[in-house]
Amino acid sequence: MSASEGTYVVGVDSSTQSTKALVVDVATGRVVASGQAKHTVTGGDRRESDPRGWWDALCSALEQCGDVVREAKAISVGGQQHGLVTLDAAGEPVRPAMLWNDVRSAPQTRRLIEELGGPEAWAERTGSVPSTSFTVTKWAWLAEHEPEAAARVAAVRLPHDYLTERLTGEGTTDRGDASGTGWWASATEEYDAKTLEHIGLDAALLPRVVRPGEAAGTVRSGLPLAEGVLVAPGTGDNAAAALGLGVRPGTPVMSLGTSGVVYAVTGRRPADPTGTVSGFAAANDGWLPLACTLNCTLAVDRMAELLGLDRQAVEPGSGVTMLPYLDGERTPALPHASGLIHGLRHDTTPGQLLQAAYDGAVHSLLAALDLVLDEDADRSTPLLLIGGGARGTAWRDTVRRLSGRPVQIPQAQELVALGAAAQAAGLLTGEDPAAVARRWNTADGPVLDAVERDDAALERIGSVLSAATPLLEGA
Ligand SMILES: Nc1ncnc2c1ncn2[C@@H]1O[C@H](COP(=O)(O)OP(=O)(O)O)[C@@H](O)[C@H]1O
Ligand SMILES: O=C(CO)[C@@H](O)[C@H](O)COP(=O)(O)O
Repeated sequence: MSASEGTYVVGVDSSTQSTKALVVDVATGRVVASGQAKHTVTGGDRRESDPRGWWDALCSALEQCGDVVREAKAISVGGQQHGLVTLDAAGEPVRPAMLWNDVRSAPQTRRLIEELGGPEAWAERTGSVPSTSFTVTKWAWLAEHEPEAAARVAAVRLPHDYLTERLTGEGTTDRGDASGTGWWASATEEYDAKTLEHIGLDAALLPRVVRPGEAAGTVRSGLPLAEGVLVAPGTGDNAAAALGLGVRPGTPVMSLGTSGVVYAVTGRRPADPTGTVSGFAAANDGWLPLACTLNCTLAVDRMAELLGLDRQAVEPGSGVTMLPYLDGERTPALPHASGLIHGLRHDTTPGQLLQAAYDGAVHSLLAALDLVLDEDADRSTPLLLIGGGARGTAWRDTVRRLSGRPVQIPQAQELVALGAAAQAAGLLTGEDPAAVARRWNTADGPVLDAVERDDAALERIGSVLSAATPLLEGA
């Protein structure tokens, strides 16, 4: 069923730092209105946000879109993955949500991997070996450290689930985001009863998993959208971006945001026992093998601030190495790590130090790039570079120099929100959302030619990481 121009949908990206909302024309993919509102994330030894702040940011972003938002016929929400949202019987948050980049559950992570069969069993059951990002480890932390709060929990949601439920009044999720919990078995596509029993979480507290192509519900009255508007299942932000790019198997994607991410889509269910690649489900069908780092744009921006430099003021050509693990690190799995500099000399310049921060952040991602691609993937296919960092020349040049691959920069921005919009459009037209995105030509953009890969820098960074790992494990 096609849609005439002037039929609109809303796509939302509720990510770590902010909410972005787009009003998109179903027929053409043209963004006719947009809005953005920042989130508050706690600092120090924790990374938490109040889910009600996400809702307020969503309402603000929708209001910024103007009256056209009330003409929308469907909406979908993409959200930061993994966050533990705990609601009481009245639907109010019991406590702030523990986010994907909160590493306090490191002890629970190690314990759960050991107690439930080891890395191989976890990878075969869920597609992933859990890291501190996974919701299952956060629930275990809550049960151990805040049992009174855990006892008050009447519903457990992911960030995108919480916002979708505020729209519809129903507790739903999707396979894509569910696959990042650690209690959804990708082998059976069901919640895993043994895991839930082991962590003391009643399956009744979990949302219904809505199948791709189905509606999660309709918009309730009294909201910034018209009552009765269709609400799509939504999904995690990376699965939404994959929809937004209409990416096909064999095309690697690197996202440079609060998290650094590399992924591809495949028809083969991933199960990496090393834990480097998380075997997530795609939001339509198939799978989304993905590697994620905790230290990406925020870490590099912090180094630029410390050095008193603009984020683009890099100078190449030095032997200094930086592992910018300011938040601990997930890939490689060093949750207690901190930042490390090696090879600093009198003649090292601030610009060279800043370039070293970019190199260290990109090195972690490129180490996983080949692992997320099928073995028969064409290694000359341009790497799609997205996220806020993709707007920066220093990021673009660093990715080209350390990957040795051509890099394509989609002109479309906010691909998570575009992917959510494509999912909403698919509810109206019956199309696969990835096909909608391809019809919108969302991946179109300039291709930056490959340059000779800087193998010397890659080897230097790898050597420093190997030598420093014992130090970083206990840092
Ligand atoms: N022009 C730019 N050059 C380099 N980095 C940028 C630019 N614009 C935004 N960024 C980076 O993008 C980040 C936000 O990216 P985004 O993908 O929106 O984050 P998230 O989705 O994780 O909230 C900021 O932390 C900032 O460092
Ligand atoms: O944890 C992951 C993926 O496993 C992160 O990608 C989060 O989903 C946060 O995303 P951004 O806020 O960086 O977009």
